[in-house]
Amino acid sequence: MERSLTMELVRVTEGAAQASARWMGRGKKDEADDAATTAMRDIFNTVDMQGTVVIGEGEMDEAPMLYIGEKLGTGIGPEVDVAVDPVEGTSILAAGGWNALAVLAIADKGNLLHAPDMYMDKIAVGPDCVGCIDINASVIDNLKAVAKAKNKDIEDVVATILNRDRHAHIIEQIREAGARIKLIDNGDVAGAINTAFDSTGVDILFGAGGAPEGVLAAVALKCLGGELQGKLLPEDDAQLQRCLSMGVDPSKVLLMDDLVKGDDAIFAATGITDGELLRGVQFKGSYATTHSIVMRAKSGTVRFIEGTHSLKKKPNLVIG
Ligand SMILES: O=P(O)(O)OC[C@H]1O[C@](O)(COP(=O)(O)O)[C@@H](O)[C@@H]1O
Repeated sequence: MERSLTMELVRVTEGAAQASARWMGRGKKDEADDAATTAMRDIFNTVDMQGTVVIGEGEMDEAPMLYIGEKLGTGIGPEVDVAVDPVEGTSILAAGGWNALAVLAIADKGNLLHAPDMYMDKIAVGPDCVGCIDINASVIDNLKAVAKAKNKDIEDVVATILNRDRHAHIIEQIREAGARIKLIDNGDVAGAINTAFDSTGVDILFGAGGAPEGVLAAVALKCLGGELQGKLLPEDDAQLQRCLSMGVDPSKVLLMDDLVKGDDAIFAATGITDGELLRGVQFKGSYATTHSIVMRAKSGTVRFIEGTHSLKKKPNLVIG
């Protein structure tokens, strides 16, 4: 893939973020998601690539746009798998909370896991702790390993986890180990990415969230040199059959190369609402500001991009 694609892809997440940020705190998840999805798709279709959505808004009969299998791009350029989450954290955005993101990832065709819409158990860390975590090990052993890798006491380690009843036992074990916790209401893509940045104060992510979000986070961590391990968690026979038809044994630990093969992958995200890493969209009357991250696994380049967008010249914020 051409490196110039990275900048093109930031336009896509910037547009989705600006469109959906208008709905911040207005209690309307669907409207916010529609706005982001429409903008994302419109801008994607100006990018020179031959993309196929492998992680999107749903199957073709469930989603009018960005459905799995939809072709994206101008039809000229590299053949790529596309994973999108136009609003990662729809409830966050509807409530004006912390860490709603417009997110996408692309990789060479065939290289992204076509993760089914079910839960995935996850454990994620940044570059300092690569090779020391094990999703099959106990919570305390993983915390100890992170403490050792980061040369600090277990009491200094901060774990982040979605605040869900299904995680009560993990939360209990983290507390028993003496580590600190940052409970998040939603948004485990941001939670996973945050483990790779010291400034966020987060060392490790535990717990089950969406499998598609797991693949997006894995691409981000691949670019950042971090690690995510996942295990699909089918909840019924239909979901189990889905895993098997994809050739994934749910007891298998999905490692980085299972989630995203190779290193020709790009990840981009723009803050919709404020978060530890990215500021949200601000509207200033005649212009809007955006804050994005874009990274390329092949080169390991990580860019933070601040955008100022004229709302006079581009009132519909789409192309340009
Ligand atoms: O809310 P659940 O069912 O626990 O699912 C967790 C998943 O939902 C999210 O918190 C937000 O997802 P949405 O954007 O679909 O609302 C994800 O970050 C996470 O992976």
